[in-house]
Amino acid sequence: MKPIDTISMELAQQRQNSLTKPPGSLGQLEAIAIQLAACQGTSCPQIKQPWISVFAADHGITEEGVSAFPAVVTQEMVKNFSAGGAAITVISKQEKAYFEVVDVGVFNDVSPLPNLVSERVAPGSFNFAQQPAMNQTMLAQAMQVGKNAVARALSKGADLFIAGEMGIGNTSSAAVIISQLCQLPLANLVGRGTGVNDEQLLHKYKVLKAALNLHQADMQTPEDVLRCIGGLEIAALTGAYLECAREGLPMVVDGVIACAAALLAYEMQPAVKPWMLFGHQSIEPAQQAVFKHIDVTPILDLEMRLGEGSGAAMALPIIRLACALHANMATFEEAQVSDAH
Ligand SMILES: O=C(O)c1ccc[n+]([C@@H]2O[C@H](COP(=O)([O-])O)[C@@H](O)[C@H]2O)c1
Ligand SMILES: Cc1cc2nc[nH]c2cc1C
Repeated sequence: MKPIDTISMELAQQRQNSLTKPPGSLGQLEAIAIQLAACQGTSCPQIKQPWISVFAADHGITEEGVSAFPAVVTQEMVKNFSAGGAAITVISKQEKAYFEVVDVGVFNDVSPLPNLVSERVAPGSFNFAQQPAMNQTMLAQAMQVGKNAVARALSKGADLFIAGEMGIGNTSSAAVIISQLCQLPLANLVGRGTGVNDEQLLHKYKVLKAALNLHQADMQTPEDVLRCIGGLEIAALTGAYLECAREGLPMVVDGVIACAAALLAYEMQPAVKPWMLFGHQSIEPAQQAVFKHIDVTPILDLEMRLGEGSGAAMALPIIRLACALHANMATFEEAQVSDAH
């Protein structure tokens, strides 16, 4: 992992303290500017070109009836991303971010389509209620798909990376991964995902609890957890996050599924943390366990639960404003404002 620049970080902290405001009064906006200064190796960071890759894959666990929506929605939404009709594509146009959707393994191949990168590892992951979600080869290939996206982002000059995901059933994987890695009871972490009712939620919990028990003995390392519980897009996100930190590209993490991948990357390489911003707090309960475990604060809380990278992308204007304030506010000296006693 690339080390952050602690000198730029210190200079940015000093600059924040010299600006015409009581120190700390811009709250988390100050922390965002200081963190990006440390990542970019400059006392005045800037986001000129954000990049968004949405990783899509299907999940064998959908056979168990754990989602409110049918699995076919994953591939239908891939077409919608390609056509520009999804929430994340609207945000990315508005924010002038590069956008691509990456097929890591939806059930049916929908390529070729505009803005679609086809890097299919398998037609979906296996049903982890019955067997490991992936074998070693699938795991390695799916993580490489994420790394490839970071390479494309860097080749286009991107300075901020957002990974989104699309996969009906993936809140099931996220809840189990987070339960296992945080060593917290699954019962408090299973959420409604796309919107299951009370009865379906209880069924989802029972299926996932049995699956957790099935794989428990085989999950010794974070790699084991990822292979056993999946899915392909979560592996791609994990690979992308590790690669961002290796290359020194700051990233904004999205909702509960992205946070499961961020947690996996953190457990594999804790030095990824200073490269990560957390865009928003989702409704899904498991995400807060990740924030607590890694000890981070999300930027926004808009009660979103969409995924696609949408909550991370919504934080872009705030991140850009944090940089603009940092760069353009006057200092006490410049504005001849009296400093604290
Ligand atoms: O990002 C989140 O926190 C989030 C919360 C709930 C649902 N989602 C999205 O909804 C899908 C998974 O929901 P489910 O119910 O099918 O497991 C998947 O495509 C995610 O992008 C995403
Ligand atoms: C329509 C729809 C859009 C989504 N985007 C991310 N997850 C989703 C799930 C559904 C059901």
